[in-house]
Amino acid sequence: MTTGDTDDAMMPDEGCYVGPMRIRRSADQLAMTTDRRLLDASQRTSEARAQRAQKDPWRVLRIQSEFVSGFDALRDLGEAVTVFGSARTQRGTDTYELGVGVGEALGRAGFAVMTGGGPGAMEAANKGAFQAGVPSIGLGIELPFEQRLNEWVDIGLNFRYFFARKTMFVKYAQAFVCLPGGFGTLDELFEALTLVQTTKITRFPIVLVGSDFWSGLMNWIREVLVAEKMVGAADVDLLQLVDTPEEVVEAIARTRRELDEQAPR
Ligand SMILES: CC(C)=CCNc1ncnc2c1ncn2[C@@H]1O[C@H](COP(=O)(O)O)[C@@H](O)[C@H]1O
Repeated sequence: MTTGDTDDAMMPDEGCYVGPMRIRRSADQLAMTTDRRLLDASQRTSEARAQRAQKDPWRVLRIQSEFVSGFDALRDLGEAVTVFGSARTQRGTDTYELGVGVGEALGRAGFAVMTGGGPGAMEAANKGAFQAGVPSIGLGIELPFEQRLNEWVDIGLNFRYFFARKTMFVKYAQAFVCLPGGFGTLDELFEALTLVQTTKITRFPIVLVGSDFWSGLMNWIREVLVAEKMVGAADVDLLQLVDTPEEVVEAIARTRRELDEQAPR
């Protein structure tokens, strides 16, 4: 986005994606994402209600097309692991290097690596996958500020709708790994947990990396959620807490062995 003075106006600007389209130098476009148009429409005036009634049904076609292009792009992907984590993790930090190590270890174990395609921990995991020579996938999302797929993504898809993108993370992965992160990472983590808890997905290890970061949450789950009977004691075992890239791979292998043993013959 430009600041409007002459020099800046002459400079190329990264802009943002609106679905597959790249928009540069247009502040109005940047302020409104497609997701927001769908979810945040005002119902207050009759005019707004009429507009919504007219436009929402047609949005379905666009939503449908996102599923079609996602399924099409990822259909031949082999075994893959989705790695979530903060968009704000800085390069050169221990957490960033941990993310690179996780991507690389997963790659060496034969998994493609799928992330949100953004900066920070997502970039780190994509870099590790790239270094291991396995497919490094980034599923980007249209956001109201500058963003682009990180440079370590080999196969990139950009989504308008969060929910279509989330389906791809689950459908094409055999496990979830969470590096330290904020609301976005927690949302993705708890969505995966809910899907496993409700048996919408069955064979699915979920691994948290970094005990310093995650143990507070684990304690709260045990001391509050289990104690108050909001979740069962066994639900806590859906999560595995580890500290190193090697342990991530071991945790995934262990869960898969256990699930194989439990599977009906
Ligand atoms: C500089 C900046 C904030 C860029 C944001 N650019 C992003 N690009 C792609 N996915 C994202 C982005 N921000 C959040 N996410 C999604 O939310 C998670 C991270 O959110 P958070 O930083 O933990 O809460 C990621 O796993 C990703 O799937």
